[in-house]
Amino acid sequence: MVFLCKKVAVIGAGSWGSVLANILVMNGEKVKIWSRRQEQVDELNLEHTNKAYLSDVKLSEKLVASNNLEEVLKESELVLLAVPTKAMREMSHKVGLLIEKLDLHPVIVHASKGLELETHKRISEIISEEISQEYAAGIVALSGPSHAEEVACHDLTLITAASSDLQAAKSVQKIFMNSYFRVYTNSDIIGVELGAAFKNIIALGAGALNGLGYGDDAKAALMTRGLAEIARLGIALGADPLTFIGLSGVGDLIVTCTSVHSRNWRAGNQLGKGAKVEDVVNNMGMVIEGLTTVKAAYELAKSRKIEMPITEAIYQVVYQGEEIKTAIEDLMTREGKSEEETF
Ligand SMILES: NC(=O)C1=CN([C@@H]2O[C@H](COP(=O)(O)OP(=O)(O)OC[C@H]3O[C@@H](n4cnc5c(N)ncnc54)[C@H](OP(=O)(O)O)[C@@H]3O)[C@@H](O)[C@H]2O)C=CC1
Ligand SMILES: O=C(CO)COP(=O)(O)O
Repeated sequence: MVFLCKKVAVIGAGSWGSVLANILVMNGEKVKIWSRRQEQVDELNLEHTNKAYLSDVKLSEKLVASNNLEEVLKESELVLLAVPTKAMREMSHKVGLLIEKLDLHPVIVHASKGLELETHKRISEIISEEISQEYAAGIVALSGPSHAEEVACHDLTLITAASSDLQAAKSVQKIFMNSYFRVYTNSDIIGVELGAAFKNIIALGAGALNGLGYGDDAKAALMTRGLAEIARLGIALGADPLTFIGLSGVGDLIVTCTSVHSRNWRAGNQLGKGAKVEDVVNNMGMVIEGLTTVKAAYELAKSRKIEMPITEAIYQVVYQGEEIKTAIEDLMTREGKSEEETF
């Protein structure tokens, strides 16, 4: 089946939602984007900018914004949810009611990276609970090493469209692909979503090491051992081990642990320099997913009896007020281990 999507609804006009919407407009689709703030809707429609999130970016004049969710969803054949994880359940619920009311049958895609704090659920699980079980198998997660700031400048980006429904994944691949944005498909949505969520935790640690003045050896060690524990928990939760050496595994881990665009890395960097968690959150003005996902991952690891020393250390710093230097010392002086036995 050839999927020709014409009308797309993008829910969430933060940095990622607006850049993904812009790609689709540039690829020739009709795209409406929902924002909850009228002043942002006016800015998007009249000035074609989104300065709060993307300071120097000019978006397409063909991108239409509205804060009327029904208006945005009307006749949509593809719905892309790009709100922070904490808003995903509420927005999915609203979208689900309107999909039913408008008798729509869109492909549902999300581009968010986290675990729900209270339930520890993945994004596609939240969406299928709130929209309809009918969609459970067909939800697509769009994920991989990609910063809105670079994609907006048409820097080269490779990403994954993951779904247990290969046709749905292929339709998303087709609609997003262009000369600077290359999309692979992947059937392991569990691994893709977990890799995306957990790398944010390790990026907090990478930023903190930088803030404290540590060098490249420390960064490489953190990323390598971080990947080992991400994979350990991910495999226990049903992921394919190979997914963690793919774009949404090691790929996203590399970019988030090394890029100054990463909000998680920048948050960690400020913590490493001595800032308080509340101040970092208040000053960022954008979502720092790792700060909540670290609690969900810590609790999941405890309940599954999976060893995740780095996640545990970052949890202690963020939620128990532990000094970062103490957390590092504890990690470094743990009992010696075999590398083969702890992959
Ligand atoms: N930025 C990036 O480069 C990438 C981001 N992602 C993921 O995409 C997701 C969205 O991130 P991103 O766009 O960067 O986030 P931003 O912080 O840039 O923007 C968040 C957006 O969500 C809206 N929002 C926040 N809370 C709510 C709520 N309760 N209800 C409805 N809308 C809400 C904000 O609206 P308002 O302005 O009114 O507060 C804003 O439009 C995250 O999970 C992130 O990890 C994935 C890949 C790349
Ligand atoms: O997921 C991302 C890059 O792939 C964005 O990371 P940050 O949320 O840390 O900016």
